[in-house]
Parts: sequence; structure tokens; C-alpha cells
Amino acid sequence: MDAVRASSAWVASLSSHVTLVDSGIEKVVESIQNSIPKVEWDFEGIHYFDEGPLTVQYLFVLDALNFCFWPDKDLSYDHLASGLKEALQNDKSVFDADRLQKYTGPELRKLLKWPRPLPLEDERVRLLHEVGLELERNFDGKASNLVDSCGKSAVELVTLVTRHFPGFRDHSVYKGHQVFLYKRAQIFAADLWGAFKGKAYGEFNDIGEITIFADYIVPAVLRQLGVLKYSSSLAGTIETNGEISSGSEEEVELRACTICAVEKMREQILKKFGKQVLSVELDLWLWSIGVQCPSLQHHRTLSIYY
Ligand SMILES: Nc1nc2c(c(CN[C@H]3C=C[C@H](O)[C@@H]3O)cn2[C@@H]2O[C@H](COP(=O)(O)O)[C@@H](O)[C@H]2O)c(=O)[nH]1
Repeated sequence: MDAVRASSAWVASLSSHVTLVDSGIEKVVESIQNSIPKVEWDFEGIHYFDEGPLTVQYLFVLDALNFCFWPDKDLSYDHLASGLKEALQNDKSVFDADRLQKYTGPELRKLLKWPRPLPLEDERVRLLHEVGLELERNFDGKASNLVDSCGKSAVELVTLVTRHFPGFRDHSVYKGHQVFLYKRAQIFAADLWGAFKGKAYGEFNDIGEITIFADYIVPAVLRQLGVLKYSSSLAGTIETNGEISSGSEEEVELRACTICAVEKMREQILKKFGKQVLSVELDLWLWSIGVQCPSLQHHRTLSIYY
């Protein structure tokens, strides 16, 4: 994840719409001292888990579709996680590679029991087909084989996922340079680690390498905590629910500064308290604050990446 860290830091060093506030970072670090408030993975009780390879298939499908819920004001990540869980409980073959390649928009909607078209539904269906086809071609149809082939390395897993599945190649170009963010690929590794509690399919020797997942909730939480500051034009766009285009400088700065701010928090926690914390733990804590605050205003970008 060196490329994610380095390219995000580079964006943060040139950023004009989003600023990292050192005093805000210090305040958060002081407040958490050396122990991040513990948030259990699946604190919501919405995910499928059976201790085996079907859970891996579920998490891979879930993270293939884990983006852009906000255009439908009633839809959230919870609906996706619990809808896919119920579908799998009712039919164990629902995520078989051959079936993934055939879903249509209305069928996906039906699976999730969602009464109207999903945001970016055609893209969601295309990504499901891509996952099914590539799993069938190279991994005998099973996401668990993908995980088995990464040698207990989260970095290798992210590399494999982004190499084989173009839909997971979450990157941007900022001032002519490629910036790597890899939100859904990294969250897949983190979900395995969280669900399997660091054992079996969730055992990674390098989980500390993963960065935070740059979505639309965590930047808003960091802003509320005084860690990020927005330019008045960006703040105005967010307050009026204006859309920010995918790949715009504002959008890349929001995401890159989020990653960079959390990396700085980790560095300070280590320096001040001698404690090595994981971005994955900081992420779940910050994200859980955000989703429990319905009035939180976040940026709106139509994107398949987050
Ligand atoms: N940074 C970060 N972003 C995350 C998640 C998760 C879910 N992780 C699960 C894993 C274990 C836990 O128990 C969680 O349930 C979703 N998202 C993002 O949030 C947004 C959805 O928001 P809303 O529209 O309000 O539902 C959307 O961009 C989605 O991609 C996370 O953990 N970290």
C-alpha cells in the first residue's frame, strides 16, 4: 500500500480545497490516547458469517457492490449487507460464479428486496458479471481460492484483486499524476480480517499495511472532528448538496487528505504513546461515528469506487 500512502501524501502537499489541521489531529490523538474506542466488526449484526468459504464469496460480492448509496435517500450500506445475507441464507448458490454472470438489474433489485432501481444499477450489474467471469476463469469460481493464493498477505490480496478485477482499480489522476486509493479492494481484506477475527481466511501478517478506506463518510467525520478543513467553495457545495465530479481536484483532495490525516494520527499515536494502531481499527471507529450521525453532511460524487 506504499503507492496509496505516497500518492495521497503528495496530493495533500499540494491540496488547496482541503487542508489537514495539525492541531485537530493532535486533539483527536490526545482524546483517544493509546487505545481507540473498540468497535466490533459487524456491530450492526447485518453480515453473513458461517466460518467458511461461502462467507468469503459473500464478502467479495458485497465489496464489489459497496459504493454510492446516497443518491437514494432511503438506501444505505446496511440494506446491501443484510439483503445479500438474506439472499444467501435462502439459496446457497446465489453467488456461484455462473449465476453472478447472469444477473440483470431487476433481478439484483429483487434479490435485495429493493422496490426501485438501485443507484448506478447498470454498473452494479456489470461489476457482478466481471466478478463472476474472472472468478470462473482463474479461481475455479471461488473467492476463497483468491484469498488462499495471497500467502496471508493483505497487500498481496489487494494486488491480486486489482490485477484481476478492473472494477476494483480505484485510482485518479491529480495534476497529471496517478493517485491510488483502492478503497473497495482494501476493505475486502479488512472485512475478511474483521469477520474471521484475524484467523483462517482473515489471517494476514501485514494487516498494518492497509490504509483507511476513503469513502464519503470518513472525510465528513474528520471535518467534524476538526482534522480536515474545507475551502469555502467546497464547504458551500457540500452544504447545498451539490455534486462533486469524480476525478475533480476537490474529490481527489477529499479522499487523499482523509488517508493522509489518518496516517498522521497513527504516526502521532506511535510517537506519543509508543503504541502501534491499525488504520483498519481507526477506520471502523471513525466510520461508526459517521453512520450513527444522520445529520452528517457528506460530499456527493457519483462513483463506482466508494
Ligand atoms: N471507511 C469505511 N467506509 C465504509 C465502511 C462500510 C461498511 N463496513 C462494514 C464492515 C464492518 C462494519 O461492521 C461495517 O458494516 C461501508 N462504507 C462506505 O460507507 C458509505 C455508505 O454509507 P451510507 O450511505 O451511510 O450507508 C459508502 O461509501 C460505503 O462504501 C467501512 O467500514 N469503512
